[in-house]
Formats: sequence, structure tokens, C-alpha cells
Amino acid sequence: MSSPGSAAESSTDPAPYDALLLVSFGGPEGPDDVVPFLENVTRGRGIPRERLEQVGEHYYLFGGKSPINDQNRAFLKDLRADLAEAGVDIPVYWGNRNWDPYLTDTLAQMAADGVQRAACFMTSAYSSWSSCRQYRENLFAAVDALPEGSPAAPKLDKLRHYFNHPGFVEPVVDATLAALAELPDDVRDGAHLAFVTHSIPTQMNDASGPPEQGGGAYVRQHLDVAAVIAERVREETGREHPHELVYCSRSGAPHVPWLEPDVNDHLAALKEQGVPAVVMVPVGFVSDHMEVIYDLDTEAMATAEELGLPARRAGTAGTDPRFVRAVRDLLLERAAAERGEPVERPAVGTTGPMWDRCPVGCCANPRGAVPTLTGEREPIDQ
Ligand SMILES: CC1=C(CCC(=O)O)c2cc3nc(cc4[nH]c(cc5[nH]c(cc1n2)c(C)c5CCC(=O)O)c(CCC(=O)O)c4C)C(CCC(=O)O)=C3C
Ligand SMILES: [Fe+2]
Repeated sequence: MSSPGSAAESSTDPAPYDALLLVSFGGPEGPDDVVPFLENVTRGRGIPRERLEQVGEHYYLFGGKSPINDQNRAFLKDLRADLAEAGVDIPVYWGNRNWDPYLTDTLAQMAADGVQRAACFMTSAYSSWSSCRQYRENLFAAVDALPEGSPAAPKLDKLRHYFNHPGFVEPVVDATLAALAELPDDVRDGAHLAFVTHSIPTQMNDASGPPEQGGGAYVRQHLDVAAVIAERVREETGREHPHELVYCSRSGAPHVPWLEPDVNDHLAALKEQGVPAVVMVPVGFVSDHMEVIYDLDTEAMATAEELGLPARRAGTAGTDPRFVRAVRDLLLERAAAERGEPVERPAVGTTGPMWDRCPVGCCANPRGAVPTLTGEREPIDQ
């Protein structure tokens, strides 16, 4: 952790950055948006039609509206307030991969506003093609889509991965403690912690992280942070709750291997083993978007109920002030680093602070090379 008076905390200077860009996934805002949104997400992906119809139903169950855009609006509001209060003078923009405001429109606006160099914060904390590199491809495509003769696009940098930043982890520790506290007294002590993240194809996990580290970064990063949270929970409760990493939201064709076990199968296995209760900790997600409110709160909770397994779901980092502040800290840390000043890089667990620029070939696209921005060499193919 940085101490008072450290370079990272005393400076409020965002230079060389003159803008911050929140990069997210996007989601439908009403029933008419659901099909076009799903088409945007799955273009060229070979996801079975039945799966798409099912996922459409998840959205219709919530009025055709994903919570993710409102969550990003709330985050932006708090982030702008945090920056203003700390005296960090910088505009904050927002662009999505799959829905309005689209990154292409946001980049055009930033160019028109004369932004020279922007730091990008992604609402996705871990390494993998889906959770990191694909956003970097989206940034390239957004810049590439600027019409001929329009003002030059800003230079873009991605703020480092924050899955192991204390500002992301500590809110999840507290949320886990709160969920444990909600369990009935007679089952709490024996409860397991089921850390949940988005399943991805095993091949995508194998290709995650820098090639010279042998891949598997997606799972490794989750295991690292899960161990940290479980240990922090042990410190706070004086009791060790066994923990596992499990997965939700598998899509893709059945013959393609994805990361397992699925959270629902895991709940059944826990019941079978005589485990008295479980807390699901959606450590792979930064806010309570559709994967959380459908796949966990609706589906997995129904599974737990059927099994007669007492279960609670821990909250996500969301708009916790510590998480909002982490964005400010990451911005100022990177700004100082870019100015050549010494910086402290807070990180928990065993992985250590992540790089500022993704190495060449990091998180390879399973479908072949696509140019990206914000890496060590850009724009690059793999
Ligand atoms: C790792 C990961 C994250 C976490 C990191 C991050 O946050 O980025 C994430 C987030 C999200 N995924 C989301 C929605 C969807 N993801 C899909 C499909 C897929 N996700 C994948 C991976 C991930 N996804 C993969 C490998 C696919 C298969 C197709 C492909 O290779 O791309 C599909 C298609 C239907 C289906 O098959 O489920 C939908 C609708 C939403 C919005 C939720 C809302 O609306 O509230 C969010 C935040
Ligand atoms: Fe997804």
C-alpha cells in the first residue's frame, strides 16, 4: 500500500493525460435493444442459436434492460466527484464495445474535443482475450473508424490490470464478510466460499497472459486473488472457510471445452459432500450486471434452493468508494510513471503489480491476429 506523502498520493497531476476513458461492455436498455445487442456481441462467434434465445430470455426477464449501463453511469458520477474532490482536473469519457455509447462515437468525440492522450480504464480486471485483448482490439477499431480528415485520435494507454489492487479486493473482502454474516447462525461456520467468474474456452485460458509465461494467466490471477480474499476473511472471522474457483455463463458449442466446474454443478457437489452452506463471491465481475443477477442470483440461487443448500451471494466492487478511488490512484500512478517519476504500485497476493503495457502476443485472439492499441508494440498483430 502506498503511504501518505508517497509520489502516487501527493501528486494530483494527470499529465501527460488530458482525458480518462471508461471502457466497458455495454448492454441493452429495453426490449427492442436485446436482439441487436446480442447480434453485436456474437457477430462471427458461432454461438448456437438456442443459447442466444436463452440469453435473450434472461434479459427479457428483467424488462429487456441490462443493469450494466446504469452501473457505469453511477460509477462515472462517483469517479468524476472523486477526481474533482481530490483536485485532479481531467474530463472522463465513456465508450462501450457492444452498445451506445459506442467506443467509435466516443473516440470521435474525444478527437473533436482535441484530446491528445487518454488513459483507459476497463471494467474488466483480468487477462484473457475476452477480458483484455478484445477491448484493445476495440480501441484500435474505434480509432481506425475515424473518418478521413477528422481531427487526430488521442494516443491511448490502458491502466494496468487491477484484480490484485487493494481498492478492488478490499470491497470484495467486506462483501464476503457481509454475506457470511447473513447466513443462518447454525450453518455459517462450515460455509464454503465459491469464487465465481465468467467461464471462457479452455483454449482462451491457455492463451491468456504473455506467451513466455506459458499461458493460463486468467485462471492463475483468479486463484491468486481468491486466496487473498479467503485469507483476509480468515483474519477477520478467525475461521477458515474452504474456497474453490468455479465458473458461470458458459456459452459456445457443447463440444468445445470451457472452464469448469459450473457453479450449479459445484453447488450440487458441495451438498453431496455435506457442506452446510455456501457464499458465492463473483470475484470475476466488477458490478452486478446480467451475469450476476441472472446466472447467480436467479439460476444458481434456484439451484441452491432446490438442493436445500443455504446460500448467499456477496456483492461486487461496484461503486465502493475504495474502488472508485483505485481508478484515480491508477491514473496518477501511470501519469507519474509516464513522466519518469518513481511510483509505488500497490498489489496484494503473489502475482505482483501488473505491467503498464501488455507484452506482444499477450492473450492471443483465438481466431487469429487483429491489430490492437495500448500494448508494448502497437498497432500489432500477434
Ligand atoms: C471473460 C468475460 C467477461 C468478464 C470480463 C468483462 O466484463 O469483459 C464477460 C463479461 C460480460 N459478458 C456480457 C454479455 C455476454 N457475453 C457473451 C458471450 C461471451 N462472454 C465471454 C467472456 C466474458 N464475458 C465469452 C468467451 C463469450 C462467448 C462469445 C465470445 O467469444 O465473445 C454473450 C453472448 C451470449 C452468451 O453466450 O452468453 C453476452 C450477452 C456482459 C454484459 C452483461 C450485461 O448485459 O449486464 C458482460 C459484462
Ligand atoms: Fe460475456
